[in-house]
Amino acid sequence: MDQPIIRIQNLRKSFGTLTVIDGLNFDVMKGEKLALIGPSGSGKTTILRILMTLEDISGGRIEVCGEPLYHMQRSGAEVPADEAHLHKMRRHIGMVFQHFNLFPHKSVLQNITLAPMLTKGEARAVAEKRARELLDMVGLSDKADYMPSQLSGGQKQRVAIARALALQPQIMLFDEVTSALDPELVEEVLEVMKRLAAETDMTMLLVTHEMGFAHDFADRVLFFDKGRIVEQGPPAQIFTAPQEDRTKSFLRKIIAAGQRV
Ligand SMILES: Nc1ncnc2c1ncn2[C@@H]1O[C@H](COP(=O)(O)OP(=O)(O)OP(=O)(O)O)[C@@H](O)[C@H]1O
Repeated sequence: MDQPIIRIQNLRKSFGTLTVIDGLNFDVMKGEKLALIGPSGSGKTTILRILMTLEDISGGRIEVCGEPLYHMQRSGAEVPADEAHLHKMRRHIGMVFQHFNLFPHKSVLQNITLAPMLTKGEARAVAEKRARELLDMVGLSDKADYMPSQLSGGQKQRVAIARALALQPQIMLFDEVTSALDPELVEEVLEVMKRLAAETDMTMLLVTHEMGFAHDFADRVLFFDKGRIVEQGPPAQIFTAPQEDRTKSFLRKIIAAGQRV
């Protein structure tokens, strides 16, 4: 039987006295496309940041590709593993952020080749060949020599996607990748992601406030509230026949605000 590529068991995360994730359990299977939805502050971004090892955890266990992300201390507390282990584990995962975080003084091509050359010691010719293929995939093959400041927000975000893919991760995390974009630029980014979802067997986790996109993109939707999963299932079930009152009222508000679900 297939093993989960991500396994989250009894995960807890607090910031000081604020508990943000409270005993969370879920598995993600290889190739699965998962959408994490829920009210603001429910802990969705924190989960992605923990998987990316940008946040430590307060308790529980996470496995990525069959290995623990964190090592257990003798005291029983989970702590970040040593840098070498983290470095290895980070290679499994790529992340695209709300604010593109491109290097402003590097060209589009350099933005994409930098990490493979520096962290994997890839030869420039190899890194550039793949970067050009990825630019082609995101529809920006004519922008390789542009600087980020010469691009629109949608183009910047497509470069950010290409950059994350350049390290050939098994898992991609997308954190509200369209919420900083002008509305007319949203669609071009969503199109790239839909294509990626349809054409690759990469495992993808998406945090989004765009319910229509979550509907079209995901195999499974997790609805979060207060750091816990309230309800989960295929999009058709969550969006058209939710079972839990909290899911129903969340979706009612979204629809009242004029969104497609
Ligand atoms: N570094 C931090 N220090 C203190 N509190 C934090 C920190 N990061 C997140 N939080 C708090 O944790 C809670 C969950 O935040 P998170 O960003 O994960 O929620 P979210 O569901 O992604 O929300 P949104 O949909 O608005 O992005 C919020 O109350 C937030 O203020």
